[in-house]
Order: sequence, then structure tokens, then C-alpha cells
Amino acid sequence: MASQRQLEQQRVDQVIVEIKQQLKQAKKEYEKAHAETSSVEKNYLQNAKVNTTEVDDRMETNAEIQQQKQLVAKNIQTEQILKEQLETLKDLKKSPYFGRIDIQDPDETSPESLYIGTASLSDEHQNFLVYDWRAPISSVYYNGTLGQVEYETPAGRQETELLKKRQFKITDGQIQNMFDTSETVGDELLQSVLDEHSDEYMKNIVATIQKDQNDIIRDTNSDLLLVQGVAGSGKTSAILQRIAFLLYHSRASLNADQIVLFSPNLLFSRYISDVLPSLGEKNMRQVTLHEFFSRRLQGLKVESLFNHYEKQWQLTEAEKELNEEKKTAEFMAAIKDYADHLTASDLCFTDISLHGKILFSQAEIRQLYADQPVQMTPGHKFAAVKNQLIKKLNKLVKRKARSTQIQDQLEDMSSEQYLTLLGDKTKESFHSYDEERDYLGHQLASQQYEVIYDALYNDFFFDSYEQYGKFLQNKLPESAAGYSLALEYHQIALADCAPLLYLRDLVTAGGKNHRIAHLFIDEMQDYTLAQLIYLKHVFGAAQLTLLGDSEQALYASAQRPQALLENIAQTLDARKANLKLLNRSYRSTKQITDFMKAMLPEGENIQAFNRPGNRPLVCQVSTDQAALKALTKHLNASAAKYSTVALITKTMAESRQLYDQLRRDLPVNLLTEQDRSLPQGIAILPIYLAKGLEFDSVIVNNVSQAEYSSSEERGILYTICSRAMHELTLISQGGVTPLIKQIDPELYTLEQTLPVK
Ligand SMILES: Nc1ncnc2c1ncn2[C@@H]1O[C@H](COP(=O)(O)OP(=O)(O)OP(=O)(O)O)[C@@H](O)[C@H]1O
Repeated sequence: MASQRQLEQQRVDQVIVEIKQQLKQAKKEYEKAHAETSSVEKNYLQNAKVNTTEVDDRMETNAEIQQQKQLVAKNIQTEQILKEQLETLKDLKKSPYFGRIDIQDPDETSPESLYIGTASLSDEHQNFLVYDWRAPISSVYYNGTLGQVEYETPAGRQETELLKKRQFKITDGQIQNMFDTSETVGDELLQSVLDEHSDEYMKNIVATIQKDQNDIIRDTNSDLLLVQGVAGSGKTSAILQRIAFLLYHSRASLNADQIVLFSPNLLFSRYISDVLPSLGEKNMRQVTLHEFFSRRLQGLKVESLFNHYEKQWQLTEAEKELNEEKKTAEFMAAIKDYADHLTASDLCFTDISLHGKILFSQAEIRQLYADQPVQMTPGHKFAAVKNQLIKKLNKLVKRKARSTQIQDQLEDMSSEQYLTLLGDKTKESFHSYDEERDYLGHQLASQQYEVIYDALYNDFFFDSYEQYGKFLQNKLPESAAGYSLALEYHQIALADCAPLLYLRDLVTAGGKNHRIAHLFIDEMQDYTLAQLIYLKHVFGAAQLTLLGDSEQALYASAQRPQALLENIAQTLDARKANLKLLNRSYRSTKQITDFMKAMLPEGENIQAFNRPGNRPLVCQVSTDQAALKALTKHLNASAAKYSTVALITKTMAESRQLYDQLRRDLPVNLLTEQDRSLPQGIAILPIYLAKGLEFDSVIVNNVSQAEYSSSEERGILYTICSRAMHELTLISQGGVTPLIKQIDPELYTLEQTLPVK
């Protein structure tokens, strides 16, 4: 292998020489483009400064400015492309590729060696020196074992013989490691990647994608792809590489703006923000469910998932049941049925007034609705009413424009106001003084009625909040009072958001976003069916990828994947639904994974990746003081060893309390819902904020019987433990929870401190 390694290093060196040449050329082109942009920009600014108050100059200047503006935009775009090329080449220079496959095509006489990297590179004769990891042939690297293999291409399925597969770890142009493997992607490289410590940002995994992950990444057929994967199995990683793959696969028709990812919290959004740029792609849009609902329910304080969790502890059984009902598909079906059968007299219309004077009364709006043909759908009727109202408003504005009041205002106008009213027009745009006068009068009247136009466009003549309240009174009367009370305080419970918005959209035929081609939902076990139905309704044209782990549901029982798929596919009306399971966990050491899996009734499905470490430590103490002492000791020790250490609690209140107790002695940081980045030092946070994240060392505060008494809390403890990569410490004040007691004592180390007499 030594001489093989020399040969491979020689090839790396040659490729780097080529990259350097291309870099030089690209730099030149970039600098040229940059100089051009600057000069056009300067020109544009100078032109824009021309005295535009001289009406004669205006038209000409306008046209010229428009032209310049377009030129600037085009140059900026070219400059941006060249900049991206430069970045790609710079990355390739450090590590041009990570894999090699030797293949024998049936119609070729000799085998061919192909090298695979994060981006493609060809020489001046168009020979591929490096293949992009997303190219059709690269799938062979991830998918096949040696021998006869198949791969998909735009022209159909192809066959080839895979003779050799080699993995490289190249840093700064030097091969650090290389392995030949017959495995899909062998364990050695993966082992060395997983041994690394975590940092603020997630990394791309393209060099070590596993076969089952590759199937998820390259699935282009399903309209609903459901991924159920155990904690740390690479679901989030798979989503991000899948997005990079889809962007490559459909380069001509898809851009990053057409992809939306629903992420669990703001910390997570930042944590994953580097992966796509590291693959030369733009980030997709990211939103949390809370942000999404808040934007659609402006003026209301939407309950967050976190508040929802925290409140669970205080709810009565009856209240919990009401909430549960609102989460179901049946509840959404009831909303649909209700919306379909609403008559004009049932609808909650409101008056539209200006300065206290009613312009359109609810009675008038109701009559307009009642006058629509019966066979029309509610949405069409609503749209027709809206159009008629806008027409009526146009007439009103026309009348107003000719009123003496407006004419008087025109007389008294300053020349500045006059120019603003003219807008894009010039004096010469009009044939007569009267025409100009009419135009200006119309402009002025329109301005005065702008709020009414806004109100009509935004459907403010319909009160969706009241309508939903009426629906509740009918369907779930016990919850109507609570809903109305919250509304009085401008608040809305999470469970009410999806049904209310669904009702609003159905009545008003609004709220849809057809532009989005792919919708990704991470941590889907935290979404109710009602929410999924609403998201599917909004993003009707999107292909769905849902990823989750029902064992990590914080307050719900786990559901079997196949049943979940059938349920969701049927509810969302999916035609090509596909279920993928990921059972191997990569995040944690074998010892931590074995401990976690023993917590679950069906944990035997989880396969640990064979990365060794210490067994989790359960530290049992008997007093408050001793607990705090143990906590301080272990936090200190972890912080000295690792870069990311987290103390994860069940609730925010517990996090706050610990923060107050520890902050004098330790560099601790309390994280809240608003935090977008992980600060240096030890993080203290409740589990719902740690969703999707990982830390070198995790400490759990109190795993006593009193704190984790029921199996309902299994999901919480499991999720907390599964955030640990290298070290897990659990402190228990008093007897440990039965969730741990039932675990084979061989799987952890028990440290007991005796009470001080
Ligand atoms: N093929 C792989 N190669 C290298 N690292 C991997 C691979 N798959 C997963 N990992 C690593 O394992 C860790 C867990 O991955 P990820 O966060 O994507 O899992 P997850 O299933 O979304 O986890 P969870 O549901 O517990 O939040 C990450 O550090 C990720 O980089």
C-alpha cells in the first residue's frame, strides 16, 4: 500500500497543480468582473444624482437609470458566480476528493478510475479529474459492494462492475489516511470522523454517507418520504445532503428558495447553517412552527411548543383530552365540513369603516355573499365578494376624486407633494390639463382610501377568530371559553392555530403557497396530525420529507413506523409514500447508545456504532447539597476535557434554578427560546431547546424516581441522554428512576455517596 499511497499522493499533487492554475484564472476573471461592476455602479450613481426635478430630464434619465440598474444587477450576478467558483476551487485545493472507484463498463476494454469529491473538476480537455458526489456514477461509491452494480442516470438504469473502492482523508493537500474497502463506505474513515469533538456547527457527511442514508438522499420519486430513525442516526444530516442533492439534480428548475425546512428551534437553525454552504449550495428557507404561525396570526401571541410543553405539567386530564382532540385528523375534517356548509348568515363578517364611518356594513357584505350562485364553493364566493367590494371601493374613489374637497386639496398642494403624486408620470404624459387634474385627483383619493384597500385585500371584512370560536362552541363547547379568554389577552394556544388557520384559508380561499417544491419537517414527532394537514394544505405543490423518531416524542407515546406511514399517507393523500428506517446510531459512543437503548422497550432495534468510550455514570446522592457538589465536580471535569458541555433539564424553571446556583462558581450560560447561538462554556438548557443538537458531554441533573416517575417521561430522558457524543453523567438525588433501575447494571457505572452523618 505504501507505493500505492505514493502514487495516490502524486495524483493529488497533479490535481492540485491544475486547481491552482484554474484558481489563478478564476481570480483574474473575478477581479475583472468586480472592476466592471464597480465602474457601472459608479456610473449608475452619478446618473441617479442628476437633477430629476426638471421634468424634461426626468423621462430620459429614468430610462437610462433603468438600463444601468439592469447592467449592475447582471454584473453582480456574474461576479457572484465567479466568487462561488473561487470558493469551490479553494476548498478543492485543500481536499480535492475523498473517494475513488474503479469500474469496468461492459462496453469498455479497460477499467477506469474515478475520483469523487464535494464538487466536480475537469481539465481543459474536459476530462473529469473529480466527480461531484451527486453525479449519477457517484452513487456506486455509496451504494454498492464490489462486483456487478447498477446506478440511475437521466438516461435510465446503467450497469457496471465495481472493481475497487478506496477512501481518502486529505487535508491541506496531503493524504492523511487511505483505505481500500469492500463495504459501502468502510468503518475506518467513519470512525475517525466520529471521534472528533463537536463544535458550534454541524458538518457535512458526504465523505462517509452510509447506504441507507444514501437511499434517502437520492430519492426523487416519492411525494411523501417518511424517515424514522433512532436518535443520532443521521436524519438531519440526510435532510441537508438531500437538499444539496435535489438542488444538483434539478439545477434548472429548482432553487434554494423553493425549499422550506421546518426546524425545531432557533439554536438548531444556526447549528445546521453551515452544511449547505460547505457543499457550495445556498441555504434553504428555515422556519420554526412558532415563527410560521406567528406570521400568519399577526397581532396574537402564539403559544410556542416550549410553553406548550411546560404547561403540560399543570393541565388537568380533561384539559389534556380537549387538546388531544384538536390535534387529530378528525378535528380538521370537522373544520372542512363546517367551512363547506357555512351559509351567508353563519359567516362572521365585520363592518369596514374609515374614520368611524361605515363604508361597507356587515349586512351589505352578507347580502353580497348570499347573492352568489349556490353552486359556487365557499372560497369562490368569498373571492367574488372581495372583488365586488374592491369594485365598489374603486367607484367610491372615483366619485371622491371629483369632489370639491379633493379639488381644493389639489389647489393647496406644494410642488413636492405634486411630484410625489405624479409618481412615474410626467407632465407630458397627459393630453390636457383636465386629464392631469383627473389623474392627480384620483391618486389623492386613492391614497386616502389606501387603508380600506389593504383591509379588503387582507380579508379584514371576515372575522376568522370569531368564526373559529363559533365552531368550537358547536364542536367542543368545553374549550370555547378558554379560547375566547386567551383571545381577549391577544393570545392563542398552539392547539388552536392549525384548525383556525385552516378554517380561515378554506373560507377565504387564501393562505396557499404554490411556489414551494419541497417541504422538509425535522423532528416530525413533535407535530400533530392537524398541523401536518395544515402544512400540506398550505404547501400543496410540495413534495414532503418528514423525519423523526417517535421515541423522542416528549409527551406522546411512540408509534410504530409502518402504522405511522399508513396513517400519514392516508391523511395527507400521498400517492407515492415511502418509508425509510435508520437504525444505526452514529452520534454517541457504543456505551452511551447501549445504555440509551436499554431504556426503551423495543430498543434492541438500535444498532450502536462501535466507537468506544466510558460507560455512562449514574451518581446517586442523598441531599441537595451533595447533588450540587456532584454537579459542580462533573461539570468542571467535563469542561476541562471537552469543547461543548451541556446540563440538560426537563423544564426551563429547573434550568433557571440551576443557573442561579451554579453561576458564581462555573462559566455557565442559561439558554432561552430566543437564543440563536451556543455561547462558549457550559450550556444549561431544557431538553426542548436541545432538540436536534449534540454535545461532547451531557449532564442530566436529577434522574430520581421523583422526577422521572412515569413511562410518559421515558421520551424526555431518552432524548436528553441521546444528545451526548462522548460522555454522559446522570445525577440522582435519592433513588434512581425505574427507567434506569430496570437497565442491566453492567451498562453503567454507579457512584453512590453516603449521607454525611
Ligand atoms: N454517515 C455519517 N458520517 C459521518 N457522521 C455521521 C453520519 N451520519 C450521522 N453522522 C453524525 O452523527 C451525528 C448525528 O447526526 P444527526 O444529527 O443528523 O442525527 P439525527 O438522526 O438527526 O439525530 P436526532 O434525531 O437524535 O437529533 C452528527 O454528528 C452527524 O454528523
